[in-house]
Amino acid sequence: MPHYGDYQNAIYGAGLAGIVPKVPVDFATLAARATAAMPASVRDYVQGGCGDERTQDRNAAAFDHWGMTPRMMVDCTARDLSVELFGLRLPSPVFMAPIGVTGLCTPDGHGDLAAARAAAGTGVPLVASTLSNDPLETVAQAMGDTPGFFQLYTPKDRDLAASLVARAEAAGFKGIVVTLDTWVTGWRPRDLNTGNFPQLRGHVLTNYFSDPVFRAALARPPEDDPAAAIRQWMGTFGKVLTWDDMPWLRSLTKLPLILKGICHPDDARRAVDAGADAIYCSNHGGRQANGGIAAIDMLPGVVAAAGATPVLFDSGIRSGTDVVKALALGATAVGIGRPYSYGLALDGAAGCAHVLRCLLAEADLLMAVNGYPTLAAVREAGAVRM
Ligand SMILES: Cc1cc2nc3c(=O)[nH]c(=O)nc-3n(C[C@H](O)[C@H](O)[C@H](O)COP(=O)(O)O)c2cc1C
Ligand SMILES: O=C(O)C(=O)c1ccccc1
Repeated sequence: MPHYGDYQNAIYGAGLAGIVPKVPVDFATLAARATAAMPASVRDYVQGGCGDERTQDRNAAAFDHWGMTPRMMVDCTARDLSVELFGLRLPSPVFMAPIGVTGLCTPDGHGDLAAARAAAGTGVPLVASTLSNDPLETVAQAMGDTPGFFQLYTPKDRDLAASLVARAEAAGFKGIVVTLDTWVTGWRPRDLNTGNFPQLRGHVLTNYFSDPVFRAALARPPEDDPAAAIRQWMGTFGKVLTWDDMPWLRSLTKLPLILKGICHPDDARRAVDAGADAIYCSNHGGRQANGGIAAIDMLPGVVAAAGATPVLFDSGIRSGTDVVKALALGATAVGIGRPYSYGLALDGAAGCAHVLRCLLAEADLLMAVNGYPTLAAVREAGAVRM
């Protein structure tokens, strides 16, 4: 059985022929190279976060105070990183978190399709954002046999919400991720200092502009009057959701419903009681609220409260080691955010796939060295706060 760790051998093998990776294998070098290559407006939007970005920085730094203990004399020659989620057998516990400006991360403006192709090539699911440069139907198609999930920014117009979810279902997405933490945009100094908000310039609104319900409410089609279409988007983006909306959200789809942005154990319990199929513990990478606890430090409480309900996690994952730590702390699956957008920026679908393969290789080799042959063993071993 091939292992994700074999990617390391492939890199060393290529090195014998004088070929080195086009995209760096570590986050620090990757981020430096990618942010230098991106247009300033995209770089600031992707790299930036809320306020002075201390929560964002803490998300990544907090992994340092969680440590794992190796176990010896365990046969780890075969490792199994596969995981079952909603009846799907995924080859690894890693997925791509929704990133609304993925489209802009490649110079051709089709970064969403590039990410979808990376999903197809690696088997790593993509959670496709509502904010996309290509319609969700095309993105779904580009994912091939790899399952995808659709992230919903719930519009104020309930018919539009229903239409987006119905389209996602028809396109073959395997679950709906409802993001709870972004009905309004957090305070983002990098973008404010340059007066730049990509959506207001008409970027990544294709899922709205292509939607029959959205179009029916316009006097003229978006192609003829983009300014009016953008105004309509501003008007409908960001419904304030409360627990009272759960029956309505549930009624929109038979697909698994995943609530993204849950950090408090009481909210996790409430979500389970209200019929959520999974909890998605995340603080949006520190982009929405500053002054918060690092997301990884909130994960154990959420996992305990969720009981048997799966918990997805993102915010601050920068390496395969971080992936294993999140799994050790109880995550069922782990979302990669900014790192894959940097891979896209440097080498499109290939760069994105490379970033994912590096994360998986590092995770797999860590499991091999630490004596954890399965994800169950990882979870059993746990991680301690240092
Ligand atoms: C540029 C950018 C755009 C994002 N857009 C969305 C989005 O459209 N929907 C969503 O639910 N989360 C969005 N997120 C949040 C990510 O899904 C994820 O929670 C976050 O990136 C995790 O933090 P990390 O990238 O620092 O690991 C976005 C994040 C970034 C960096
Ligand atoms: O940039 C983001 O993180 C994001 O998800 C978003 C999307 C729309 C409006 C504001 C923020």
